[in-house]
Amino acid sequence: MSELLTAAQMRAIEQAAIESGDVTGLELMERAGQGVVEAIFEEWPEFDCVSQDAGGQPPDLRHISGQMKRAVVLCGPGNNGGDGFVVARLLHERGWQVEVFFYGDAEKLPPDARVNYERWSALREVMSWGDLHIRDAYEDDEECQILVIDALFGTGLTRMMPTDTSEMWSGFMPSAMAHYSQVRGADKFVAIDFPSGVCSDSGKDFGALPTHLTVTFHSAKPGHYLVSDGGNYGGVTACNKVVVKDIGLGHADLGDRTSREALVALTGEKRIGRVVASLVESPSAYLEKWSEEHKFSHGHAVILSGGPGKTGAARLAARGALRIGAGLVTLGVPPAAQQEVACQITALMLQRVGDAQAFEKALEDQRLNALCLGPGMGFERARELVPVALRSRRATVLDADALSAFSEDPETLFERLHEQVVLTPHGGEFARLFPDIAAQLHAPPTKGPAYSKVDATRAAAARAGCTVLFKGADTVIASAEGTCAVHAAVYDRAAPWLATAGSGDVLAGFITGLLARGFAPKMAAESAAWLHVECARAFGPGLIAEDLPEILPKILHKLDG
Ligand SMILES: NC(=O)C1=CN([C@@H]2O[C@H](COP(=O)(O)OP(=O)(O)OC[C@H]3O[C@@H](n4cnc5c(N)ncnc54)[C@H](O)[C@@H]3O)[C@@H](O)[C@H]2O)[C@@H](O)CC1
Ligand SMILES: Nc1ncnc2c1ncn2[C@@H]1O[C@H](COP(=O)(O)OP(=O)(O)O)[C@@H](O)[C@H]1O
Ligand SMILES: [K+]
Repeated sequence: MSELLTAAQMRAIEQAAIESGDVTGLELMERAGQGVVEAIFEEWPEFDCVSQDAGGQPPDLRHISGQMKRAVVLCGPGNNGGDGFVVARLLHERGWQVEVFFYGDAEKLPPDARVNYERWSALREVMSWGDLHIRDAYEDDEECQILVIDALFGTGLTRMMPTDTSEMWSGFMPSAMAHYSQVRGADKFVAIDFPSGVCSDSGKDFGALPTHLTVTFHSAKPGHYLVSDGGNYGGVTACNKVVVKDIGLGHADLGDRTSREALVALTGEKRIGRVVASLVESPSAYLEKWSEEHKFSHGHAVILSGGPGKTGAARLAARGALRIGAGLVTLGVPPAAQQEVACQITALMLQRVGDAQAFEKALEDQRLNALCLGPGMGFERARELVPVALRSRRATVLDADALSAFSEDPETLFERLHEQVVLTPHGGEFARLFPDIAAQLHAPPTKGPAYSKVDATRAAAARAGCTVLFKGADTVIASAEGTCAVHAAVYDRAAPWLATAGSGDVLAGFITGLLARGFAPKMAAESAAWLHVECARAFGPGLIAEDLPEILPKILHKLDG
């Protein structure tokens, strides 16, 4: 799993590496700059005059030949600006015509950034921010594409981007920004570490300058994978594409340790700060391990349905649980809906579960090892049956109505929850169960690092005492102990057509099926989220929820190798 490091953690790792004597800050900055230049040429090989196209022919240099290779580097007052000075120098050494505009006070630059400022000053002039309009000189040359490097602010952004109300920027910023957006269509924008104005820990929009390509170092940060819900741009929308470049900081040997332990070992307890989150990747390793260990016990899942006319959601979940490999799946239906469900199912089993008593009786069968309550269930039935499910201490998914039924008094739910439970709220359900946490999450940010969806999901999981999967294009999964993972259906894994009625029911079924197969709750939630998106991507646009379970075998076969 790749770790998503907060700004504080990244600084801690950098400091630890420098203190160990393995590397200097200046070397790290140089590697960061090299990484950016490499990423630019990988993204746009035509910018690299020494590269050849596949047929051995020189690339088309109409727009970028000779003296027309031009870059504008916008450098800020911290080490992000320092990286920018390195990029400027490296491009200059490759024959590019480079202009550097500096926002800040050279006397106050951090030491390594200052060295690179001086190095650039020895080559070319450092222009002040107010001179940014100098770019107008190129305006008559429409053939010219300019590469704009945003090195204003990176992980050190602590407040809203200066606006025209700010005394300091009032003279420069409006014209600079207007200009910036005018040329955007033609030019290529590259952000160093983050598009300036994106909060690295939360992805929140602090007045972001969106970009074409974002190049970050060592490890991605949560803000690269979270979707900001306020402002114009933030997180994923501003970054557009994220490339991670190794700068030789080494990777923590995770071994059997949690990533938190590994980070503590690397940097010391005090420096860790906020949570370590990881990025959910393919669950093939878990699935393989599982098939070795659980060959003979595939489990028996029970999905509770709603009444007549309300059974579709539970049937979708049940189909998902079955396809993901639960040995047996039973739909627990109220007697009045029995006929309706019986007409619709084949591989699934059916059991009458009319009330709490009937449910208790059914649960006397110890082979029933995973439960799912919520999809289409109705509030009244949820309020009656959820306590029974929780008393049984079975691995249980609570979704949809099983969450909203408790919005009046969430405490009555929380006091019954235990560590074998997974809650799967979407944004609305989350806000009903955790109104104060949701309010903190959605409050317009004033200073960085801002409260993030990672923070909110962890706080919810800690309060609930169980695993919480908070849905969205950026799904965050946290356990009660505080471990956390982000599963983002973004960039090359985008699947917007997954936002279709009933797809959440299938996800609940996938998680339940994996719980029946013996997966631990957080692992079940992570693997199910990954497979869910993979199914949507394999099907493509036009997807309806019914398609998700049906295409799953294809994905599982692929994982099998
Ligand atoms: N931590 C690491 O391991 C590495 C960091 N590097 C670079 O260093 C960057 C972080 O450097 P810094 O910590 O110096 O932070 P930044 O360079 O991102 O910004 C900090 C500076 O900006 C000012 N500032 C913050 N928000 C502002 C706002 N809204 N308006 C005006 N001024 C504002 C701060 O007062 C401070 O002077 C990274 O993003 C990355 O580009 C790289 O050199 C490679 C290694
Ligand atoms: N833009 C998006 N990209 C990818 N997945 C998304 C997006 N929006 C929502 N989803 C996913 O779609 C599912 C919708 O679930 P939910 O909101 O419960 O809907 P329903 O109740 O109709 O099933 C969730 O798994 C969520 O993570
Ligand atoms: K930047």
